[in-house]
Amino acid sequence: MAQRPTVSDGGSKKTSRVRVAVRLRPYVSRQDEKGEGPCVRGLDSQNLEIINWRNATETVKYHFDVFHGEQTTQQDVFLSSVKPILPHILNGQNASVFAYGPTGAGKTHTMLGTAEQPGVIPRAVREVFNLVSAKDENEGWDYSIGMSYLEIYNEKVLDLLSPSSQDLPIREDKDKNILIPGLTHTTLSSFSDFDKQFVPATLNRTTASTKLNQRSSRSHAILLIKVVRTQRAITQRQQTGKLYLVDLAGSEDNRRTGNQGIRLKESGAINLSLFTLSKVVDALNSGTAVRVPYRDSKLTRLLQDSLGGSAHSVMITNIAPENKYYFDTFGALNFAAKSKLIVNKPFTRETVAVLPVKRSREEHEAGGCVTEPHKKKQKDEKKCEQDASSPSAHYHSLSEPSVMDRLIALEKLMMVSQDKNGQSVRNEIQELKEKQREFERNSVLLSQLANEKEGPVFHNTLAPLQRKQPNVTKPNKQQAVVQPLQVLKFQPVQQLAVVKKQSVCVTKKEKKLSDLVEPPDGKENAKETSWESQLDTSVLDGSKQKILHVLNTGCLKELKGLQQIGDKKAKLILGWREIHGRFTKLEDLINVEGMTQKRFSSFMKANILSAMGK
Ligand SMILES: Nc1ncnc2c1ncn2[C@@H]1O[C@H](COP(=O)(O)OP(=O)(O)OP(=O)(O)O)[C@@H](O)[C@H]1O
Repeated sequence: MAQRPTVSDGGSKKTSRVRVAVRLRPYVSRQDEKGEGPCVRGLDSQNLEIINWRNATETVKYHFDVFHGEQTTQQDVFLSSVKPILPHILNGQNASVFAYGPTGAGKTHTMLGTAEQPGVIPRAVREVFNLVSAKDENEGWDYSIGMSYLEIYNEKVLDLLSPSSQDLPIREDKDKNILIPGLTHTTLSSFSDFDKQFVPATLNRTTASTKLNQRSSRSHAILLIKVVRTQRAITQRQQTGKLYLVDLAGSEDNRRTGNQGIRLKESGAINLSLFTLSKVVDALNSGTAVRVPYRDSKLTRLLQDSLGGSAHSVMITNIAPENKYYFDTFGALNFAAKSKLIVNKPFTRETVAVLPVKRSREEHEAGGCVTEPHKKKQKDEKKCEQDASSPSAHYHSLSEPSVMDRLIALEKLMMVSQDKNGQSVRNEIQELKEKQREFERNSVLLSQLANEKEGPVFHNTLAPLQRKQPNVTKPNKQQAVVQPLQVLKFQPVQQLAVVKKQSVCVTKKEKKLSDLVEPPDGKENAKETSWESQLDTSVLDGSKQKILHVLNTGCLKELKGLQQIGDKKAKLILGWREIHGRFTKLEDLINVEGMTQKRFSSFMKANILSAMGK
């Protein structure tokens, strides 16, 4: 992708301490049987005290950024603890709000609330839409809002917007961004659009009844709201701000929850991830820890950015007044007290688009053809389909003279900057220019080949990858979107370079081309070069270019359209791309997890022959 990541205030030393609020819920069960009253009480808007278990005549006092007493409304919590951090995400910075505390203490009530008393999540999303609407058009930015929603259940990352999906991988790119390849990312047009998607997805969350809570969350739920703003200018600056809204599962004491069997297993996973969270906080506070154990649980890996990272973070610690919660409350308050010492370093995440990019990194992360900004959604979605079916169109756009102009403009812009990153920026631009020239050379070659009207050798094989013909077998829905390299009727290898197309689509159930051309004795390597040598070199090169193009720009669906690339492999390719950038050559594919030399050869053969079959 021809984008140059920049950090606009990368040199800034600005820090932001994790803000900690404590919310005490009212009694929901009968007052303690022994009439003991609450074990904890507020002193003022920042201070509270809890009975000292070592000496019941004493109390232990705590000071926090905010204390919300039993009478606090949902609106109060939102206004004082959450609303102030939201404007940051419109400026390309990250923010996170997470609810922590014992089971039954009110985390879900705080984050989700009810229809009558909506919690932080609906209020925050509505506010994000309000902030975007309030932006002045003349500032020259287009805004796009999108969402992803997942839960971590028994150490598995599950997509709540696509409940049938399996455990998703967590990756980190070279800029330390945490990514989840394959996670659904949906563009939102309004708050009611959000509501329509969020409410049913929330019902997918794993909950169950325990002795302490009728409807206890058995997973950590993480809602991600992403705001992308793109400048309407020749060098399009793009800033991406992410808001994480997290409802953690409650810490549990299984002697009191009465958990057994599956509940006990869930509880083990919940407590383990919360224990790791506590270790992370300890390591951050110690200042001397060699390693912060983010990787020890999926939860901490995902929250890495919010604790000791680059987000503006707010932790709402929920506690309960009942005596039976005493030790849970005590533990939660100690955790909250140490969390408030954590310091983050928020910065703006910005990229400068120097080419007419069709799909951003975020869309790849989402694994779909999501487009931004949302105002252009439909148009761009169509474009996404066209891209897949028409690689030559892609090359054409890359070879527009304006692309080089943009590069030069960007270069000039950067030359002005005298910061210490100046040299690396210039190097990067140089690299982009070289890539651009390479694309242009390919473009010329491809358009020459495509224009060869009389050339029986090239005419059919280099036609843009197309949708099915009206008279062929109807492919399933997914095939209709996935254009590249679907198997067509097998042509004998020796004829491929000289025979005019007589393609007929086959369904996925039919044998793949690779199966048909596999040598029966299995000695693939021996025959490897022989099939290639029977093809015209230019045709072969053209096909390889197409495959490389799909590998570098294809979204999840498009990658799965390649021969021998299933869901898992496609995600691994997306993950690899997020971390390493482009595949400079096809052989780089061997570096993707699970891809051996043999598999690579077989992949190449299947895809080249398949493309030619078209
Ligand atoms: N501030 C509040 N005002 C009124 N009711 C509340 C409040 N906080 C929590 N509750 C009620 O207390 C009960 C438990 O709350 P909730 O389910 O939010 O706890 P939780 O911390 O999310 O628990 P778990 O970790 O088990 O999911 C619910 O019936 C909820 O409606």
